[in-house]
Amino acid sequence: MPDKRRDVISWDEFFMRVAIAASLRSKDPITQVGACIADTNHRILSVGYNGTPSAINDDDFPWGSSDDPLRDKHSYVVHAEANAVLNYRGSLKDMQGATVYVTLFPCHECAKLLVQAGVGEVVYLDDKYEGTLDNQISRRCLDTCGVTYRRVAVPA
Ligand SMILES: Nc1ccn([C@H]2C[C@H](O)[C@@H](COP(=O)(O)O)O2)c(=O)n1
Ligand SMILES: [Zn+2]
Repeated sequence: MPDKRRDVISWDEFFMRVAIAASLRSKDPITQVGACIADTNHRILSVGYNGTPSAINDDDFPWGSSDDPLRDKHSYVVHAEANAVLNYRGSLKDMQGATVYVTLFPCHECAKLLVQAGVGEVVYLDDKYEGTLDNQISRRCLDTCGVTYRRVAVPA
C-alpha cells in the first residue's frame, strides 16, 4: 500500500493561489488584485477581484489614471476585497474571525470594510503602497481593531 502524500501545499499557499487565480479575471491593465476569504474551518466563503460594478459595461469606462476623476479608473473600480465581501451569499456571521487572502495589502477603505465584516486576519502577497498615507491609515485601522496581518510568499 502506498503511503499518503505528505508534501501537499499549505492552506496559506492554497488560499493565496485562489486569490491569485481570481486576480487573473481583472481587466485593470496595471494592477490586478484578487482576494479569497476563508473561514476558521478552512472553507472558502468567497472570492473577488478588482473591477467595475457588474452592471457597468467596462468597455465604456476608463482603465487609466487621470487628474480628472471622471476619466480615472479609481473612481469606478470596486476593490477585490470589497467584491469578495459583497459576493458572499451567506450570513455575515460566518465571516467572524475569517482570514482574507489578498494579493495586495488592503487600502484604508477596504480595511474599514473588512473590520466591519468581522474579518480577523489579513494575509497578503504584495505591499506596493507601503509607507503611503493610505497604507498607514489602513494599518492603524487594522491594528486598532485587532485584525492581524502577515505577508506570505508563494513559490513561482
Ligand atoms: N488592496 C487593493 C488595492 C487596489 N485595488 C485595485 C484598485 C485599482 O484597480 C488598482 C490600483 O490602482 P493602481 O495601483 O494601478 O493605480 O487595484 C484593489 O482591488 N485592492
Ligand atoms: Zn481597497
